Amino acid sequence: MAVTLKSTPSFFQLKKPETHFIVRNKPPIVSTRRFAPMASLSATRSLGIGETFSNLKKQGKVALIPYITAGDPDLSTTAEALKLLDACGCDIIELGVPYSDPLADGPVIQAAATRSLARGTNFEAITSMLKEVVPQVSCPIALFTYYNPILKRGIEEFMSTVNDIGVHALVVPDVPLEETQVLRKEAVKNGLELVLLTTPTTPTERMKAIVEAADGFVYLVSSVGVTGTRASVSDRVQTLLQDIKETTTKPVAVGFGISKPEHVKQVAGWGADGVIVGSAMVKLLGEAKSPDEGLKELESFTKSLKAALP
Ligand SMILES: O=P(O)(O)OC[C@@H](O)[C@@H](O)c1c[nH]c2ccccc12
Repeated sequence: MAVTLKSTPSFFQLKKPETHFIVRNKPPIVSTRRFAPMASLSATRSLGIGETFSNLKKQGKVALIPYITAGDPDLSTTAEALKLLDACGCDIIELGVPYSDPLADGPVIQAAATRSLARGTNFEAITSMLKEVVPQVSCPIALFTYYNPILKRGIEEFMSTVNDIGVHALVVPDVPLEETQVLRKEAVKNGLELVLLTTPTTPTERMKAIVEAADGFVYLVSSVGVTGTRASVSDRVQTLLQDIKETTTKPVAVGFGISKPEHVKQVAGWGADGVIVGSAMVKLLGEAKSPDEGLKELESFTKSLKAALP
Protein backbone atom coordinates (compact mmCIF):
# COMPACT_ATOMS: atom_id res chain seq x y z
CA MET A 1 0.00 0.00 0.00
CA ALA A 2 1.67 3.22 -1.11
CA VAL A 3 1.88 5.76 1.67
CA THR A 4 2.13 9.40 0.57
CA LEU A 5 5.15 11.07 2.08
CA LYS A 6 3.85 13.99 4.10
CA SER A 7 6.40 16.36 5.47
CA THR A 8 6.67 15.06 9.01
CA PRO A 9 6.57 17.93 11.49
CA SER A 10 9.82 18.22 13.39
CA PHE A 11 9.89 16.80 16.89
CA PHE A 12 9.61 20.24 18.47
CA GLN A 13 6.70 21.30 16.26
CA LEU A 14 4.64 18.31 17.39
CA LYS A 15 2.22 19.49 20.04
CA LYS A 16 2.32 16.21 21.84
CA PRO A 17 5.27 14.17 20.64
CA GLU A 18 4.99 10.62 21.78
CA THR A 19 7.32 7.72 21.25
CA HIS A 20 5.73 4.52 20.18
CA PHE A 21 6.98 1.12 21.09
CA ILE A 22 5.38 -1.41 18.84
CA VAL A 23 5.87 -4.79 20.46
CA ARG A 24 5.17 -8.40 19.70
CA ASN A 25 3.20 -9.86 22.56
CA LYS A 26 3.10 -13.39 21.22
CA PRO A 27 5.46 -15.52 19.13
CA PRO A 28 4.70 -14.72 15.45
CA ILE A 29 3.01 -17.29 13.21
CA VAL A 30 5.85 -19.37 11.75
CA SER A 31 4.72 -18.76 8.14
CA THR A 32 5.50 -15.05 8.39
CA ARG A 33 9.09 -15.70 9.49
CA ARG A 34 11.73 -16.36 6.87
CA PHE A 35 14.98 -16.47 8.77
CA ALA A 36 15.12 -19.65 10.83
CA PRO A 37 13.42 -23.06 10.88
CA MET A 38 10.92 -23.53 13.73
CA ALA A 39 13.25 -25.79 15.73
CA SER A 40 16.10 -23.28 15.99
CA LEU A 41 13.55 -20.47 16.16
CA SER A 42 11.90 -21.90 19.27
CA ALA A 43 15.36 -22.61 20.71
CA THR A 44 16.53 -19.03 20.22
CA ARG A 45 13.27 -17.09 20.29
CA SER A 46 13.44 -14.70 23.23
CA LEU A 47 10.32 -13.73 25.14
CA GLY A 48 8.32 -10.72 23.97
CA ILE A 49 8.33 -7.41 25.80
CA GLY A 50 5.07 -7.99 27.67
CA GLU A 51 6.11 -11.48 28.85
CA THR A 52 9.49 -10.11 29.93
CA PHE A 53 7.83 -7.54 32.16
CA SER A 54 5.39 -10.03 33.67
CA ASN A 55 8.21 -12.46 34.49
CA LEU A 56 10.23 -9.66 36.11
CA LYS A 57 7.22 -8.56 38.12
CA LYS A 58 6.74 -12.10 39.46
CA GLN A 59 10.37 -11.98 40.65
CA GLY A 60 9.98 -8.46 42.09
CA LYS A 61 12.57 -7.18 39.60
CA VAL A 62 12.82 -3.97 37.54
CA ALA A 63 13.82 -4.05 33.84
CA LEU A 64 17.12 -2.49 32.79
CA ILE A 65 16.68 -1.14 29.22
CA PRO A 66 19.80 0.29 27.50
CA TYR A 67 19.73 2.24 24.24
CA ILE A 68 22.67 2.21 21.78
CA THR A 69 23.03 3.59 18.25
CA ALA A 70 23.58 0.94 15.54
CA GLY A 71 26.88 1.35 13.69
CA ASP A 72 28.57 3.54 16.30
CA PRO A 73 31.51 3.10 16.32
CA ASP A 74 30.81 0.29 13.79
CA LEU A 75 28.31 -2.52 13.24
CA SER A 76 30.54 -5.33 14.46
CA THR A 77 31.01 -3.46 17.74
CA THR A 78 27.21 -3.00 17.86
CA ALA A 79 26.83 -6.77 17.50
CA GLU A 80 29.29 -7.33 20.35
CA ALA A 81 27.58 -4.67 22.45
CA LEU A 82 24.16 -6.32 22.04
CA LYS A 83 25.55 -9.65 23.25
CA LEU A 84 27.45 -7.96 26.07
CA LEU A 85 24.40 -6.01 27.29
CA ASP A 86 22.38 -9.23 27.22
CA ALA A 87 25.10 -11.06 29.15
CA CYS A 88 25.20 -8.25 31.74
CA GLY A 89 21.53 -8.96 32.47
CA CYS A 90 19.78 -6.22 30.49
CA ASP A 91 16.13 -7.16 30.07
CA ILE A 92 15.23 -5.31 26.85
CA ILE A 93 17.67 -3.54 24.46
CA GLU A 94 16.68 -0.45 22.46
CA LEU A 95 18.75 -0.23 19.20
CA GLY A 96 18.74 3.10 17.34
CA VAL A 97 18.71 3.29 13.53
CA PRO A 98 20.90 6.36 12.80
CA TYR A 99 19.00 9.22 11.13
CA SER A 100 20.17 12.54 9.67
CA ASP A 101 17.58 14.64 11.50
CA PRO A 102 17.23 13.16 15.03
CA LEU A 103 15.25 16.06 16.51
CA ALA A 104 14.29 14.23 19.69
CA ASP A 105 17.91 13.55 20.52
CA GLY A 106 20.47 15.57 22.42
CA PRO A 107 24.09 16.14 21.34
CA VAL A 108 25.45 12.72 22.40
CA ILE A 109 23.01 10.63 20.38
CA GLN A 110 23.01 13.15 17.50
CA ALA A 111 26.81 12.80 17.30
CA ALA A 112 26.53 9.00 17.39
CA ALA A 113 24.07 9.07 14.48
CA THR A 114 26.39 11.36 12.50
CA ARG A 115 29.40 9.08 13.10
CA SER A 116 27.41 5.99 12.16
CA LEU A 117 26.00 7.52 8.97
CA ALA A 118 29.48 8.78 8.01
CA ARG A 119 30.62 5.14 8.13
CA GLY A 120 27.86 4.23 5.69
CA THR A 121 25.51 2.47 8.13
CA ASN A 122 22.12 1.82 6.53
CA PHE A 123 18.96 -0.17 7.28
CA GLU A 124 20.01 -3.16 5.16
CA ALA A 125 23.35 -3.49 6.97
CA ILE A 126 21.63 -3.22 10.34
CA THR A 127 19.03 -5.86 9.50
CA SER A 128 21.64 -8.31 8.23
CA MET A 129 23.68 -7.81 11.41
CA LEU A 130 20.53 -8.40 13.49
CA LYS A 131 19.67 -11.57 11.56
CA GLU A 132 22.96 -12.97 12.88
CA VAL A 133 22.81 -11.54 16.38
CA VAL A 134 19.15 -11.82 17.44
CA PRO A 135 19.32 -15.64 17.78
CA GLN A 136 22.35 -15.22 20.08
CA VAL A 137 20.64 -12.73 22.39
CA SER A 138 18.20 -13.89 25.05
CA CYS A 139 16.46 -10.56 25.72
CA PRO A 140 14.03 -8.82 23.32
CA ILE A 141 15.33 -6.01 21.07
CA ALA A 142 13.46 -2.76 20.39
CA LEU A 143 14.39 -1.07 17.09
CA PHE A 144 14.40 2.75 17.33
CA THR A 145 13.71 4.79 14.17
CA TYR A 146 12.23 8.11 13.14
CA TYR A 147 9.04 8.12 11.06
CA ASN A 148 10.55 9.19 7.73
CA PRO A 149 12.71 6.08 7.19
CA ILE A 150 9.57 3.95 7.72
CA LEU A 151 7.56 5.97 5.19
CA LYS A 152 10.43 5.87 2.70
CA ARG A 153 10.58 2.08 2.84
CA GLY A 154 6.81 1.64 3.01
CA ILE A 155 5.09 0.73 6.26
CA GLU A 156 4.13 -2.82 5.20
CA GLU A 157 7.63 -3.63 3.99
CA PHE A 158 9.21 -2.07 7.08
CA MET A 159 6.96 -4.00 9.46
CA SER A 160 7.49 -7.35 7.81
CA THR A 161 11.27 -6.79 7.78
CA VAL A 162 11.16 -5.95 11.50
CA ASN A 163 9.13 -9.10 12.07
CA ASP A 164 11.41 -11.28 9.94
CA ILE A 165 14.62 -10.35 11.76
CA GLY A 166 13.04 -11.29 15.08
CA VAL A 167 13.04 -7.77 16.53
CA HIS A 168 10.35 -7.39 19.16
CA ALA A 169 9.64 -3.67 19.35
CA LEU A 170 9.72 -0.47 17.33
CA VAL A 171 10.29 3.05 18.72
CA VAL A 172 9.04 5.96 16.57
CA PRO A 173 9.45 9.23 18.52
CA ASP A 174 8.02 11.69 15.97
CA VAL A 175 4.65 10.09 15.19
CA PRO A 176 1.75 11.66 17.12
CA LEU A 177 -0.92 9.36 18.51
CA GLU A 178 -3.40 10.42 15.80
CA GLU A 179 -1.17 9.14 13.02
CA THR A 180 -0.38 5.68 14.36
CA GLN A 181 -3.44 3.93 12.89
CA VAL A 182 -1.64 2.64 9.81
CA LEU A 183 1.39 1.58 11.88
CA ARG A 184 -0.91 -0.23 14.30
CA LYS A 185 -2.70 -2.07 11.44
CA GLU A 186 0.57 -3.37 10.01
CA ALA A 187 1.87 -4.10 13.50
CA VAL A 188 -1.09 -6.35 14.31
CA LYS A 189 -0.68 -8.10 10.95
CA ASN A 190 2.89 -8.94 12.00
CA GLY A 191 1.92 -10.13 15.47
CA LEU A 192 3.09 -6.88 17.07
CA GLU A 193 1.29 -4.59 19.52
CA LEU A 194 1.61 -0.85 20.13
CA VAL A 195 3.07 0.54 23.39
CA LEU A 196 2.78 4.33 23.62
CA LEU A 197 4.85 7.04 25.28
CA THR A 198 3.65 9.75 27.61
CA THR A 199 5.56 12.88 28.64
CA PRO A 200 5.42 15.34 31.56
CA THR A 201 3.49 17.75 29.31
CA THR A 202 0.91 15.22 28.09
CA PRO A 203 -2.52 16.37 29.39
CA THR A 204 -4.18 13.89 31.76
CA GLU A 205 -6.99 12.90 29.38
CA ARG A 206 -4.49 12.28 26.59
CA MET A 207 -2.23 10.33 28.96
CA LYS A 208 -5.21 8.14 29.83
CA ALA A 209 -5.95 7.57 26.13
CA ILE A 210 -2.31 6.67 25.55
CA VAL A 211 -2.22 4.28 28.50
CA GLU A 212 -5.52 2.72 27.44
CA ALA A 213 -4.25 2.13 23.91
CA ALA A 214 -0.84 0.87 25.03
CA ASP A 215 -0.06 -2.86 25.10
CA GLY A 216 3.07 -4.35 26.69
CA PHE A 217 4.10 -1.29 28.71
CA VAL A 218 3.93 2.48 28.88
CA TYR A 219 7.09 4.60 28.18
CA LEU A 220 7.19 7.55 30.59
CA VAL A 221 9.57 10.37 29.57
CA SER A 222 11.09 11.79 32.76
CA SER A 223 11.62 15.36 31.60
CA VAL A 224 10.78 17.81 28.84
CA GLY A 225 13.30 18.42 26.06
CA VAL A 226 15.57 15.98 24.30
CA THR A 227 17.54 12.91 25.36
CA GLY A 228 20.73 13.45 27.35
CA THR A 229 22.15 12.73 30.79
CA ARG A 230 20.88 14.91 33.64
CA ALA A 231 22.54 15.52 37.02
CA SER A 232 19.39 14.25 38.69
CA VAL A 233 16.03 12.76 37.82
CA SER A 234 13.16 15.12 38.53
CA ASP A 235 11.12 13.91 41.48
CA ARG A 236 8.10 14.90 39.42
CA VAL A 237 8.56 11.42 37.94
CA GLN A 238 7.25 9.94 41.18
CA THR A 239 3.93 11.79 40.77
CA LEU A 240 3.76 11.05 37.07
CA LEU A 241 4.28 7.34 37.82
CA GLN A 242 1.54 7.41 40.45
CA ASP A 243 -0.85 9.16 38.06
CA ILE A 244 -0.26 6.52 35.40
CA LYS A 245 -0.44 3.62 37.85
CA GLU A 246 -3.78 4.90 39.10
CA THR A 247 -5.18 4.39 35.61
CA THR A 248 -3.58 1.06 34.69
CA THR A 249 -1.87 -2.11 35.91
CA LYS A 250 0.32 -2.10 32.78
CA PRO A 251 4.09 -1.86 33.41
CA VAL A 252 5.70 1.59 33.07
CA ALA A 253 9.36 2.17 32.04
CA VAL A 254 11.03 5.56 32.60
CA GLY A 255 13.59 7.16 30.24
CA PHE A 256 15.49 10.45 29.62
CA GLY A 257 18.40 11.62 31.71
CA ILE A 258 18.95 8.44 33.72
CA SER A 259 22.71 7.89 33.85
CA LYS A 260 23.87 6.79 37.32
CA PRO A 261 23.23 3.86 39.67
CA GLU A 262 21.59 6.26 42.13
CA HIS A 263 19.20 7.45 39.39
CA VAL A 264 18.26 3.88 38.59
CA LYS A 265 17.73 3.03 42.25
CA GLN A 266 15.62 6.15 42.78
CA VAL A 267 13.36 5.55 39.77
CA ALA A 268 12.93 1.89 40.69
CA GLY A 269 12.09 2.99 44.24
CA TRP A 270 9.36 5.24 42.87
CA GLY A 271 7.68 2.16 41.42
CA ALA A 272 8.93 2.09 37.81
CA ASP A 273 8.81 -1.35 36.19
CA GLY A 274 11.75 -0.48 33.93
CA VAL A 275 14.51 2.12 33.53
CA ILE A 276 15.83 3.22 30.14
CA VAL A 277 19.42 4.48 29.78
CA GLY A 278 20.65 5.80 26.44
CA SER A 279 23.04 8.74 26.18
CA ALA A 280 25.31 7.52 28.97
CA MET A 281 25.71 4.17 27.18
CA VAL A 282 26.12 5.76 23.74
CA LYS A 283 28.85 8.09 25.02
CA LEU A 284 30.90 5.24 26.50
CA LEU A 285 30.64 3.14 23.37
CA GLY A 286 31.00 5.80 20.69
CA GLU A 287 33.53 8.15 22.25
CA ALA A 288 36.03 5.59 23.58
CA LYS A 289 39.68 5.41 22.45
CA SER A 290 38.96 2.10 20.71
CA PRO A 291 35.97 -0.22 20.18
CA ASP A 292 37.38 -2.70 22.72
CA GLU A 293 37.86 0.09 25.24
CA GLY A 294 34.28 1.17 24.65
CA LEU A 295 32.95 -2.35 25.16
CA LYS A 296 34.92 -2.69 28.40
CA GLU A 297 33.56 0.61 29.74
CA LEU A 298 30.05 -0.31 28.63
CA GLU A 299 30.30 -3.59 30.51
CA SER A 300 31.40 -2.10 33.84
CA PHE A 301 28.86 0.74 33.58
CA THR A 302 26.02 -1.65 32.79
CA LYS A 303 26.97 -3.92 35.69
CA SER A 304 26.95 -0.93 38.04
CA LEU A 305 23.41 -0.05 36.95
CA LYS A 306 22.24 -3.66 37.16
CA ALA A 307 23.62 -3.94 40.69
CA ALA A 308 21.55 -0.91 41.71
CA LEU A 309 18.29 -2.53 40.59
CA PRO A 310 16.13 -4.91 42.60
O1 LIG B 1 19.48 9.29 26.27
P1 LIG B 1 18.66 9.25 27.54
O2 LIG B 1 18.54 10.65 28.17
O3 LIG B 1 19.17 8.20 28.52
O4 LIG B 1 17.16 8.87 27.13
C1 LIG B 1 16.76 7.50 26.71
C2 LIG B 1 16.88 7.40 25.30
O5 LIG B 1 18.21 7.55 24.88
C3 LIG B 1 16.16 6.43 24.36
O6 LIG B 1 14.99 5.90 24.89
C4 LIG B 1 15.95 7.27 23.13
C5 LIG B 1 16.96 7.57 22.22
N1 LIG B 1 16.50 8.50 21.34
C6 LIG B 1 15.21 8.86 21.68
C7 LIG B 1 14.33 9.79 21.14
C8 LIG B 1 13.05 9.95 21.70
C9 LIG B 1 12.66 9.15 22.80
C10 LIG B 1 13.55 8.18 23.38
C11 LIG B 1 14.83 8.09 22.82
